[in-house]
Amino acid sequence: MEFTKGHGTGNDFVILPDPDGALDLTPELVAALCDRRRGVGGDGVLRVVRAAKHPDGAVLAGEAEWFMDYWNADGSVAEMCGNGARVFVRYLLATGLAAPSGAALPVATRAGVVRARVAGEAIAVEMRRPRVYASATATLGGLTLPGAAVDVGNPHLVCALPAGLELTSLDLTRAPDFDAAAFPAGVNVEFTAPGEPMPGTDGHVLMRVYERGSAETLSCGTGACAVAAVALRDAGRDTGTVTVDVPGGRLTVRVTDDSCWLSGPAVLVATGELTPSDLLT
Ligand SMILES: N[C@@H](CCC[C@H](N)C(=O)O)C(=O)O
Repeated sequence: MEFTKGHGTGNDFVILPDPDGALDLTPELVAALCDRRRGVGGDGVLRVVRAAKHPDGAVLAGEAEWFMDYWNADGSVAEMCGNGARVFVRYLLATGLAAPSGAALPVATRAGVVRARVAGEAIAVEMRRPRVYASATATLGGLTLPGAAVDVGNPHLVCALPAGLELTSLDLTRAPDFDAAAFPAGVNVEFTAPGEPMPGTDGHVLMRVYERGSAETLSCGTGACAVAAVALRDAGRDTGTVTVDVPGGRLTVRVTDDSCWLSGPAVLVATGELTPSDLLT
């Protein structure tokens, strides 16, 4: 099995080329691949498969040639991964599976088709506009925080820390608790604090995240979009640009009337071969 390792602001992925959908990818194999001691290591797996060759992508095959089959590190599948989509596009371009062009490159996902553009060193992906739709709480240790539920194609809960509490003081080695009735399929939880005002943007937010299916990660693209949407709402705005600093770097989110652009670095770091049975023994 060939693989490539890549990341976007430290949110890292094992990329598996499987154009014809021939791989027998199981939750066990995904978890073994993502194991940081016994496997390649990653927050998730991106299978690169022709949309027409994947049951979840076939309906979108008329709009996009490639389907991002995204799996979390624990072997669960998710609807969408913003950093994953940016790294996926970097891989398509680097391997010649897609040609660079002035036009946006469509990629099919379980949350619909997203469109990507190369922007200098960065890759920007256009996703659906985040929908801030309810209030909810998360509890971490003895701390219960009010937050906002946000749909970015996948579920998010954005909680601002009270003044005086540092993001670095949070213990994210354990999963936050949340109301399972509000999030029956689980939720990605973002914790935020205000950043220094930045000229040229409409907001600057610091964020840490505990991802559904992957524990704490250094970055979450859809999480950054959720955080940006809440920051804009709190500033009384519908649209705007927000800088989101995560432990792994910096993401820029531009929320428009009908979509959301996520931009930041997307890097491929290694390519290799492995034998799945070696990982599963
Ligand atoms: N890190 C991703 C989100 C990956 C999926 C998430 N863990 C979920 O289960 O919804 C991103 O960059 O958006």
